Amino acid sequence: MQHVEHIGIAVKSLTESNSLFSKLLGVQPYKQEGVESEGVLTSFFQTGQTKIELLEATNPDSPIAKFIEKKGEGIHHIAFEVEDIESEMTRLKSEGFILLNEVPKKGADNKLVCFLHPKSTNSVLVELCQTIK
Ligand SMILES: C[C@@H](C(=O)O)C(=O)SCCNC(=O)CCNC(=O)[C@H](O)C(C)(C)COP(=O)(O)OP(=O)(O)OC[C@H]1O[C@@H](n2cnc3c(N)ncnc32)[C@H](O)[C@@H]1OP(=O)(O)O
Ligand SMILES: [Co+2]
Repeated sequence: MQHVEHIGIAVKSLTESNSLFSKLLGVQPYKQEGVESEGVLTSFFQTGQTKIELLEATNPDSPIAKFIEKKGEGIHHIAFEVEDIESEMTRLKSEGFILLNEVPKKGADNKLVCFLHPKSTNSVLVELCQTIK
């Protein structure tokens, strides 16, 4: 695992949260991107080596919609940059972590991603990200 690539924050309104985080961080988001497969619209802020990823659900079945319904807005996941996502997935599986997807999937911000089930990671949803070269 390399550095924390981003912290995912579930929000009800990207518009409202974009302006709140722009004030908080003193920077504007550098991109907004929809990820159909996850049912989310994302907004990214660069904060040093790490990013803040705001996520708004685009449909009621989205994991973000379910999360907000159950827990309200807030920190949703921590993403780590990895060099080689497939070998990391193999390593983590052998260590007993539960993979939520067996094959890396296309995420936002030019990444291949994989998620680990929170019940195997101290109730913290962990995402692995490999930059698509
Ligand atoms: C764009 C992309 C990117 O960066 O590239 C993204 O980040 S997309 C980000 C959105 N996509 C994802 O999150 C994909 C991975 N997430 C999932 O597959 C799902 O959200 C699960 C994590 C499996 C939870 O789904 P499920 O249907 O099981 O919901 P559930 O409410 O029944 O949750 C089952 C248990 O997990 C816990 N749980 C649910 N979401 C959690 C979270 N974010 N952090 C920590 N715990 C969480 C619940 O409290 C519950 O615990 P108890 O049983 O103790 O009550
Ligand atoms: Co993410």
